[in-house]
Amino acid sequence: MHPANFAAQISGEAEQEAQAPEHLNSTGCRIAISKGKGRGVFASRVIEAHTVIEISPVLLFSSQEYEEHGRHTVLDHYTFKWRDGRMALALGLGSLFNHSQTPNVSYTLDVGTESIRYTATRRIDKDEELCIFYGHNLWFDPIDAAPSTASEEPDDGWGGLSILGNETNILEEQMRSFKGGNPDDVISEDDLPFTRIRLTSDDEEDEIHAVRTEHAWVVDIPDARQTTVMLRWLKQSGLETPSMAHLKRIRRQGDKMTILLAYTRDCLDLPTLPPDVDLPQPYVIAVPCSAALTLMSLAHKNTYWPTVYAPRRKNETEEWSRGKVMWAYEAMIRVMKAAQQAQQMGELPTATYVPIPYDEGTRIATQLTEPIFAHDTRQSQAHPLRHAILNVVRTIADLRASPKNTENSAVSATTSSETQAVAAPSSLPIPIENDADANDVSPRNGAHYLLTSLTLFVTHEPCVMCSMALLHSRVKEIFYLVPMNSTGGCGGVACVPKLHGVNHRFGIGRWKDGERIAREYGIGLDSAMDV
Ligand SMILES: C[S@@+](CC[C@H](N)C(=O)[O-])C[C@H]1O[C@@H](n2cnc3c(N)ncnc32)[C@H](O)[C@@H]1O
Repeated sequence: MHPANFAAQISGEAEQEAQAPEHLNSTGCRIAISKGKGRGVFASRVIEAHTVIEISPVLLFSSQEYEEHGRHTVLDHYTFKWRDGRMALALGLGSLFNHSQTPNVSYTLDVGTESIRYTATRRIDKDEELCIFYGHNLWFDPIDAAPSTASEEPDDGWGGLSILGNETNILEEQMRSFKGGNPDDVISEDDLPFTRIRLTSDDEEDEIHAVRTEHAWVVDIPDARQTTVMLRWLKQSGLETPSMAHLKRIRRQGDKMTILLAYTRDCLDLPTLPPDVDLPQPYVIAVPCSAALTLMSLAHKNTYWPTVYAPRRKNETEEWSRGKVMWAYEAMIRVMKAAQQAQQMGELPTATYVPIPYDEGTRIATQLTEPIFAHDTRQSQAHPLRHAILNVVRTIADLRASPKNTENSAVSATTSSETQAVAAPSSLPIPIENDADANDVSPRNGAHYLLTSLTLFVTHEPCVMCSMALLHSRVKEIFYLVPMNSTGGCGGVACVPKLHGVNHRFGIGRWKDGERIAREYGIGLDSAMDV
């Protein structure tokens, strides 16, 4: 039968009115006619993102059987290559999912149980059609086709539902479902691929003892006319960092004006002031670590230093755009591949990745122009502390504090072999340098050995030691795939950035369905010790 006639015939539009059969599905799927495509699978109620909606057993045919018989029958529209080269036919609903360029269902092959598992990649409304992505080389004209790019695409090398047996995996499929829309669309919290671990409650903000502070250099300004000069100087001094954005620059107490210069962690020694302004010596005070969320907390925080008031609705968190979600998926895919490479090199398959920041402001502020990888090197370096996280923190510190970068006060896209050796731009994960070389990075500048404002992706939940290291590194946030219930320090046995009294908190996102995704890459829980 000519493929073009196929969908029309089964939809009954051409000759007769076909009826879709009932289906006793408890996950919210029903079979119905999809205009121009024949039968299809539809949502009989709202289906939440990441719901497993169907597990279809498959029938397997040898390639010879298929060549001689199956291929000449209607089965040709339903079969696809299994991983071992045989041809597979999905039973249950599996064969009835139609194709879409923007699918809302992803799927994975389970070779062990000879089945395919279908998962909703986003929230699906009642009566919406559930579609998967078949691949690039379709044997029919999809009715929802975007302008064709088939000629530019490499041949998938598969017949039928080509992509099923190919190198696709859950992460890539999920990422595909986010493609195509406006990158600035805000993605709802439910549809984000990760769950955020809540570190503070807003009520905590209202208690004076809960105000977290850290030390900063300030200087009194005897003459108010010096303020403008000082503010201008401060802007080009390199002392200001994005992590100070919640603090006002000037404090007025009666006639006395004081200006905020820098955190002591960013500027270890007494700051050097402009020579032409006559000022007393700077001194150190405690300032709040974050903006005030409530008026009560604003009053408390202002007793330390004038603080920005940034009220938010309870439980409100930073919004993520579609573009940023894609950025996170890419990072997660890269970190998984890095872990696989580590495994091939005989290391534990745990890896971390710090991408170039998504938003321009942070890119400019951090000047991180190359992504940084690291993997676990406990085996090759015979060292118990060479965890992937410690390695990446060290790599970034070495890179940022190297003489070349301190000249520019930040990481720059230098191509010197010396820097490339530690930066490992976009390539294989590189273990950290040995101690002797790593020590040779003077002059160091405290402002730039940190991971302030950076986001880190990691295959496994960091252990307690690494979580503490992350806290010291001042990283902005981390995302991990595999929870480590018995060793993890970011929600497993403990949640280090949640502890009372710590002077920095970093965000934590636990990837949804992370364990299953990691298993697909062969780097699940069983394969890792602690990260
Ligand atoms: C695996 S079957 C899907 C179920 C099929 N609609 C049925 O009624 O049995 C694949 C066939 O569905 C039709 N089909 C799937 N997605 C389509 C799309 N986006 N546009 C047009 N036809 C489609 C094509 O005829 C294709 O050969």
